[in-house]
Amino acid sequence: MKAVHFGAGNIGRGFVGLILHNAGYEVVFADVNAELIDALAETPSYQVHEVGAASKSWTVDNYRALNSATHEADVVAEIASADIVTTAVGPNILRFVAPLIARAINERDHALKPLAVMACENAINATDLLKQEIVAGLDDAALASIDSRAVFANTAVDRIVPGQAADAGLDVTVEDFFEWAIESGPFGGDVPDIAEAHFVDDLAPYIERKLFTVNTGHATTAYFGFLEGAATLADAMQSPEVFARVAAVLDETKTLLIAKYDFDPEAQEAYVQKNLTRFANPFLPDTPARVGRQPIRKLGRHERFIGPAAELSERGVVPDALLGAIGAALRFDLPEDAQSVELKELLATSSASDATSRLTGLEASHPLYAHVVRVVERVQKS
Ligand SMILES: NC(=O)C1=CN([C@@H]2O[C@H](COP(=O)(O)OP(=O)(O)OC[C@H]3O[C@@H](n4cnc5c(N)ncnc54)[C@H](O)[C@@H]3O)[C@@H](O)[C@H]2O)C=CC1
Ligand SMILES: O=P(O)(O)OC[C@H]1O[C@](O)(CO)[C@@H](O)[C@@H]1O
Repeated sequence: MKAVHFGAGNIGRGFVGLILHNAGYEVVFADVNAELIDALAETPSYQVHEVGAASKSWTVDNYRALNSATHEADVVAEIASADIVTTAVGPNILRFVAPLIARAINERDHALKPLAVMACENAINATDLLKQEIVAGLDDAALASIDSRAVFANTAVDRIVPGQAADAGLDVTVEDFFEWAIESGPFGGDVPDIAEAHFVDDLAPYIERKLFTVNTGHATTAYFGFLEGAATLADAMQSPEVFARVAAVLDETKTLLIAKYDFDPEAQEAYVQKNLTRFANPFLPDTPARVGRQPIRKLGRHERFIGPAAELSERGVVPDALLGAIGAALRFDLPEDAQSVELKELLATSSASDATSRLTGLEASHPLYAHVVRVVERVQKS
């Protein structure tokens, strides 16, 4: 069995690559980072160190590595004969990897089982997004027979993998928790053989529970931690003020998730508590800069803050804690983060209502809109 995985970074090596390796796949990593790909190509194995209450190390081998910027044709040929193609490159990068997958589907031998295409990004229905871009690159024959050539399944990936120490080489330190939920419907009963993945009929509750708990809570910790000058997420969680902010935000998203998906309140509360512990993991050297990266993306309409806040306000609830976190996100001022710089410029040069519309995509008539405008105004005056 063979899987091609785009993005040999933190989640690529420390999660998707590991799980596919453990499931018996030969993994072909494809990445545009020449130094990383050369190192992988020259090194027969790397280690994944799980840290937390239960620490353990894994050896990943049986992989190859290709530079997808300089060896496009080779990557296309690998995908054309693979069982699975996955990505962990960031939602904004999917459009750059899609043309290679499209070319591979065009070339794919009809006798092969359909290629399983799964984007593993922090975004709702990222595979649908990837599929749209792939379809644009298909020839007429592939378009006409797409169902026999490829299966597109959305997934929810959950594992905290921080930036790695400069001397770590290819080894990756990760938290000891993980969950990979994949929608089963598109496979029509013939799901890929990935023992540690969890195939579900309806992914929406899983992905929203994950995004609006793990990612909302983690980003809230990052933005308030950043304002307090915390060096790590674990340090931020030691601050009673930051902890209270994060707990309040997760209380709001818990209310929404229970109302929307009829989750058992006790189970959801246990999930919240589990995540508060994960954010405070003292063994993970994770930083507000990494977890808060790309604040404009994170303030998007269906993302971790505006997504749940909009739905709560549509249900008549004013999401005060989420609005507080949105205010903290707007204050994320990090010169090395291009979106942070862009955000600062936008706030300095636009009216509060223009900035709200451009950042959040909310209509002025939406019940959340005026609340966000007030938050933006406060940040602009501060
Ligand atoms: N790190 C984490 O804890 C988690 C990350 N994710 C998601 O996984 C995705 C990747 O995140 P990380 O691994 O943390 O980032 P990362 O920056 O460590 O890895 C991304 C990799 O993609 C590569 N890349 C960029 N453009 C590319 C292209 N055009 N073709 C091929 N490769 C390309 C980069 O060179 C890099 O090696 C993101 O969508 C993130 O939201 C999801 C859950 C947890
Ligand atoms: O990867 P994003 O979407 O920038 O979000 C930041 C972080 O969120 C987490 O998935 C969980 O909080 C991280 O580990 C991840 O990289």
